[in-house]
Amino acid sequence: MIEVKHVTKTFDGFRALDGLTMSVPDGSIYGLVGPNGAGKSTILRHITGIYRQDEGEVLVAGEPVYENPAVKARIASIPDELYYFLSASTRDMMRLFRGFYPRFDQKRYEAMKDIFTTVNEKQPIRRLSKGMQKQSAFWLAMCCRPELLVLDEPVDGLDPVMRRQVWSLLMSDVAEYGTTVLVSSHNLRELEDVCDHVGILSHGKVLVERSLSDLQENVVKMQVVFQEKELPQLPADLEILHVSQVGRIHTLIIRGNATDITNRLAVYAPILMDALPLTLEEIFIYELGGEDYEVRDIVL
Ligand SMILES: Nc1ncnc2c1ncn2[C@@H]1O[C@H](COP(=O)(O)OP(=O)(O)OP(=O)(O)O)[C@@H](O)[C@H]1O
Repeated sequence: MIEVKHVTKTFDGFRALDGLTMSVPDGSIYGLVGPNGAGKSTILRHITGIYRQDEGEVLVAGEPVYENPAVKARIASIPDELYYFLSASTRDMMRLFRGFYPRFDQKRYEAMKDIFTTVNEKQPIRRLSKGMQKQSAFWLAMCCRPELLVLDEPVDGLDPVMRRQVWSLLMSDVAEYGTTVLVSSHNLRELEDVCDHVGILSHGKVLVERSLSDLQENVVKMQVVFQEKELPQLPADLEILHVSQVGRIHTLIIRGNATDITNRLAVYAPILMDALPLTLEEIFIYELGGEDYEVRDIVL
C-alpha cells in the first residue's frame, strides 16, 4: 500500500529525513516507533501529501501522493496537531468530508453517535476538550471508509476505555474492509496488541522493519533448571543473546525457533524446561540492542 524509497527532507539545513525507506503491506496495521524528533510526523506528512520530499519517492497504491487528489481521497489521517476551521463542528466537518471522500458512510456517522456519546456534534470542535477532539477526529476518519488510515499518536489524550474502543474499531475495519493502518506511537506495549508490522525510526531513517510474526518466531525465552546448579557448556553455535539466573532457574534468550531450541536443550536432560514468548519490548532490547544502542533508548 505504501512504498517510501530513499526519502530525504531538509528544513533550514537540518536533515529531518535521511534516505528513509519503508514498506507498508496492504491490509496491515503498521506501527512506527522512535524517539522524539526521529522524523515520525515528518514522514507521515509526506505519506499524506502535505510535504513534498527533497529526494526519493513516496507512493501510495503505486502513485505519488503530493498534489494528487485522487490518491488523497483514498487516505484519511489524524495528524498530531488537529486542525479545524474556526467554529466548525463535527457535523460541519462531516459535510465537508462527505463531499471529498467518495466512500463516506453517512449511516455509520449516525450510528457512531452511540460510541462517541460525550462529543456534541454541533459544538465547535475547537471548544471540545483535547480528548474529545481526538474522538471527533476518529469519528470522522472512520466514516470516510479510507483504504489507508494514517494516525499520528492517535490515542494520546484518550481515556483507557476510549483507547480500547478505538483500537477495537480500527481492528474490525482492518478485518472487514482490509483497511491499511499506519500508526505512530511511543507505546510499544500498546502497539504489540494491535500491530502486525513494526518499523523503528531513528535520525530520519528506518533502522528495522519487520513483521511481528517474524520477530516472534525468531527468538525465544527459555526457563530451564538443569541437574547441576551451574549452566552446562552449551554448543557454541547456539545464539544466546542473554543469560540470567535466579536460584536454580536459568533464563536464556536464544535466537531461533522454540521447537528447535527445546530439542537442543533436551539433550542436557533438564529437570524443568519452558519456552516462553517474548514481548515486543524484550525482542527489540535483546535482538537489536547490540546493533544500535539507540534501539534501547527507544524501547526502554
Ligand atoms: N516544519 C519544520 N521546520 C523545521 N524543522 C522541522 C519541521 N518539522 C520537523 N522538523 C524537525 O525535524 C525533526 C523530526 O521531527 P518530527 O516531528 O518528524 O519528529 P517525531 O519523530 O514525530 O517526534 P515526536 O515523537 O517528538 O513527535 C525534528 O528535529 C524537528 O525539529
